[in-house]
Amino acid sequence: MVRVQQLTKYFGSTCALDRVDLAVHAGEVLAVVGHNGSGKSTLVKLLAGFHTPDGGAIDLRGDGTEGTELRFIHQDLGLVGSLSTVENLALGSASDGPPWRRLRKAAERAQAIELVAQFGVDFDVDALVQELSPAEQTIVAIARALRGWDEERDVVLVLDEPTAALHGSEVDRLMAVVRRVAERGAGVLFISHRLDEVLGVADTVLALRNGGVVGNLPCSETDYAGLVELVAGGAVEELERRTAERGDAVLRVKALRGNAIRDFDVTVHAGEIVGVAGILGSGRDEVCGTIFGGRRRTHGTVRLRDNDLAPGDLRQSIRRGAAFVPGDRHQHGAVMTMTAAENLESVRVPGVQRRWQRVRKPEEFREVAEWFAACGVVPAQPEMPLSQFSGGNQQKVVLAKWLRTHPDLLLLEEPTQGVDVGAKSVIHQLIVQTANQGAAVLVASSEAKELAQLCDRVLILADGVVVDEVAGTDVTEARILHASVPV
Ligand SMILES: Nc1ncnc2c1ncn2[C@@H]1O[C@H](COP(=O)(O)OP(=O)(O)OP(=O)(O)O)[C@@H](O)[C@H]1O
Repeated sequence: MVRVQQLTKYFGSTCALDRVDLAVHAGEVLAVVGHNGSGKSTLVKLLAGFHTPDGGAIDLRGDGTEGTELRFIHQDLGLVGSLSTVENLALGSASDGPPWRRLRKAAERAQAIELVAQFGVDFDVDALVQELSPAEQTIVAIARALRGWDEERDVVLVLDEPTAALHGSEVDRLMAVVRRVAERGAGVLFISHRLDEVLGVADTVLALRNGGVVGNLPCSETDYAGLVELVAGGAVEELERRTAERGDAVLRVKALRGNAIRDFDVTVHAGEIVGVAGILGSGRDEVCGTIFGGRRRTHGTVRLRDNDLAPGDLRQSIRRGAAFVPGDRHQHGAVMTMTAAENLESVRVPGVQRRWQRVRKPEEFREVAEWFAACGVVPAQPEMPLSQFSGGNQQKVVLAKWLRTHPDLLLLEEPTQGVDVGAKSVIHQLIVQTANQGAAVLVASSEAKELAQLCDRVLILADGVVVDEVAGTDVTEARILHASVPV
């Protein structure tokens, strides 16, 4: 359906895509994997026509008479949260329906139910999209992308990391939808860093490294270790289970209440890493921001060592030794139009940065370069705008910004989102190192595997309260997943 030949793209002197060949066939799910900055998003943007290639060709003739249509689901799904599924699906096609408003509305509703039902899922099509789970939102986006598609037409669905923030059970649900789309005869090109999910859903895997193809093979001919090797260029070090001594209590949270949090208590000690798990809407994504002060706190106390943190006072939280990596780097984690170095230095580190500095001193350049190296940010160009880094590398800059403050309290939300398997292990090491140096770490993640690797104990949230806690040898992926999913 799609044949890409010798596709090449340069940004200045950076070769983002280097003579890439690939083909997507009807009924096939092709997964594209690769390290951060390997060229995956550039490939998608070339297919979408957002960038023009510097070489090579994209052939969309397919087998049909009209050629292949490409339909895209980007990471930002592009849905209107304040409208319902019916309204989102009807956007842009209003003129197709009957002329009378009421009849048209009924037709649109019936069409939405049919569109969603064909994916074997069932949810309220009248609910506002912002109230749906992320998996359901992604399904709405897929339904919209495939609107008007019949099996006569050649269609390839392109998904750029659709599962980045999904919990285990939601990933399974979405993967079933992706398979169903392929079974109905569409081609699917699917980008993901979650290698186990790639093996579960894809027929073929294409691996990129530094813009070039380093592997193109059926999934049946590889396994998890093989994919890690292709992405990271070697085996990835297992994180050693920590045996750090637990120190004094650093963070004491009592009766915390916020938007989705109804009642949350936690004490985190120096050297301890505590996880927060739960499905979406459980309050998992709000705990860290509410403690830090970036989210509304309506009740409760937060004490960091001997000081209270006032609600909403971010400067005070930072001054008293708290650091917060938010889940949404575009909105809250970074300023994309600033350079990577400016982002890194946007939280002042006493003794390293002067308050009103304009020109960096040589030692300050060195310090920035050291953090780039420690977190594996590529390209090593601190003066490049952050928007020009790949997603995973942007995430590393946001983490580095906070790690360099040597915080007493490190609050992390989805710390390794969009980060490749090799870099993830480096970041996990850095988090453990920060705890070993005496910080208290609270980490909220949708990935049970990540929590199992990092945490000494994990709190399970449901409906804004802690409903379970796993500790010691019980901190395993299976146990966390089991405890998180409501029965
Ligand atoms: N607009 C741009 N200007 C300059 N360089 C860019 C631009 N967009 C991408 N690049 C560079 O192209 C290379 C490939 O980036 P791309 O976003 O395609 O990587 P990726 O494989 O999608 O990475 P990730 O897994 O982190 O999302 C990177 O070195 C990146 O910095």
